[in-house]
Amino acid sequence: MIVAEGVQKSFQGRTILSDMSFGVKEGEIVGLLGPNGAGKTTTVRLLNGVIRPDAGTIRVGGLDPVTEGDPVRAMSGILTEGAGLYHEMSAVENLRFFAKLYGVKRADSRIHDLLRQFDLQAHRDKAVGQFSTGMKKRLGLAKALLHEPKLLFLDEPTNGLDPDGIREVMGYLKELNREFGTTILLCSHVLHQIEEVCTRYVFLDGGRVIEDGTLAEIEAKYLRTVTLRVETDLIVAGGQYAGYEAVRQEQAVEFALPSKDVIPGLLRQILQEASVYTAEIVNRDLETLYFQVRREHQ
Ligand SMILES: Nc1ncnc2c1ncn2[C@@H]1O[C@H](COP(=O)(O)OP(=O)(O)OP(=O)(O)O)[C@@H](O)[C@H]1O
Repeated sequence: MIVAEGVQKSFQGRTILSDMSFGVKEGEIVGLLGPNGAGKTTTVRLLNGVIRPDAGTIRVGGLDPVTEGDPVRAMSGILTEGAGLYHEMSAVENLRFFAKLYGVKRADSRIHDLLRQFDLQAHRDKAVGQFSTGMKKRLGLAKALLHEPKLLFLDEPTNGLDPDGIREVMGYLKELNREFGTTILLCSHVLHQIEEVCTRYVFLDGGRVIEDGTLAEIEAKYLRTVTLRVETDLIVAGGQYAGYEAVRQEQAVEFALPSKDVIPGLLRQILQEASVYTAEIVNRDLETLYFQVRREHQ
């Protein structure tokens, strides 16, 4: 669905992307990650044909966004930080306006369905300027989905949302992907939120992609020491147990292990002398791995 190869982009002589390559297959939900200024938004704008690359190749659905921008935008929906809504217009007026612009067929029933889906029916006639951040985000998503795009570009889709709003939006994205196979490219800083929805990650730093893979692939490559947190009444003396570093923390003991393979043996040994209530690897979440990847590519 997306192919970017050797993409370069500079603004006023400043190189933002020096050699960016990555791909997204149909039906994937890919998280595009990177620090502030890494070029995530720039990448989305390049893929959407809003700006053109200085060098390299980009294909979206087999099309070149530079020369075939209109068909690319017709097959893709985009949610940017500001959502691009008209604040003096009501929710329904905004959707009608964009439906006309996108040439949406049976627009009234589509708008009705989207307002219901995003729980905005009661606010349909209210000016968007009076909307809360969450409502604007939901309306922005409804706008992006008006023409039933096969591909969605989402720039910080959960920014400014409360926990309920985040859960709702994430749940909706998963559902959209499951039901219609919508491909999603999602930029975010809030890594624990996107871990629930993304099938793969692309790490952008220093103008290029420094890593690319599923969480399991990244874990296999970067998780050197496994931190296992065991809720147990085991007595630990001298910071060691069974030859591993072991630190007691209130109700749990944290073990530093060379690999996952030693966990069953360790737990069997603990169970011979104490109770075990829970055991969990605590350092293989996306955020921990993200910092590890960046450290190793500095
Ligand atoms: N039109 C432009 N003209 C000049 N500089 C620009 C333009 N667009 C982006 N930049 C610069 O390019 C760099 C990358 O910006 P971009 O918004 O793509 O980063 P980002 O990874 O999305 O960052 P953030 O996480 O802060 O949203 C920034 O330094 C930004 O100031």
